[in-house]
Amino acid sequence: MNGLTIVRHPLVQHKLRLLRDRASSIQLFRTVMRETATLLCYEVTRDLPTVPIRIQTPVAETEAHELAGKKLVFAPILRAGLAMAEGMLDLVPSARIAHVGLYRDPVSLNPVEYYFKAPVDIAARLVIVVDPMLATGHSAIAAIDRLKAAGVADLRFVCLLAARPGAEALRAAHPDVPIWTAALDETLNDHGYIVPGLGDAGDRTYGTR
Ligand SMILES: O=P(O)(O)OC[C@H]1O[C@H](OP(=O)(O)OP(=O)(O)O)[C@H](O)[C@@H]1O
Ligand SMILES: O=c1cc[nH]c(=O)[nH]1
Ligand SMILES: [Mg+2]
Repeated sequence: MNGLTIVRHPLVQHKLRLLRDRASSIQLFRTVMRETATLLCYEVTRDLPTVPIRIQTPVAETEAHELAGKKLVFAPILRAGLAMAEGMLDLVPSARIAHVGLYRDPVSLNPVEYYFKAPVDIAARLVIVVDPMLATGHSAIAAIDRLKAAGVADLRFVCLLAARPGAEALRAAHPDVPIWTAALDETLNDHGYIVPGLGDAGDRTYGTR
């Protein structure tokens, strides 16, 4: 799919196998979710611009490279996106965080916003929206609508698992926002869950069901 990158790295696929497995404990699920997010962060930041800088090593002066521009923003969609954001912060500890509080109404499958808090200068930054699950795509579309309304123009979306209908909906609604995922599953069930999926990511992370 145009604008969608599937991260096929063997470590990512091995960790996704653990996340999909219903036998994995909450503790394992949480740990592996975080680790997988770190690996996905590596991929989603692969083409960030750098600038040359002269530095002094203990031995000689040399040219090195550092990230250009303002610090990144990670925008986790609550709740399940939080565990992923922690894993991404392991790799980019100076990133800013925009919390996007949304839950999906279980009957209508429409997103309901309950919280939004972002850096004041977010409009000038690259924002990477983070949520493990892209199912119908409604939550991701609403989160990105909200961030664009706050002035953000440079956005990426990263998830663990995307369903084809949700990925297509997100690409149609926001064609300027590229997607990174560890896998693309074909379908959703009657309750809007990804099949085969991994179940409810928030409940499996926080032990709420
Ligand atoms: O693509 P969609 O059909 O909108 O579904 C995906 C959304 O559903 C889940 O969140 P949920 O509403 O379960 O909230 P939670 O993270 O608090 O459990 C998931 O983390 C996404 O945000
Ligand atoms: O399969 C799904 C769909 C939405 N939210 C989840 O946590 N899992
Ligand atoms: Mg949930």
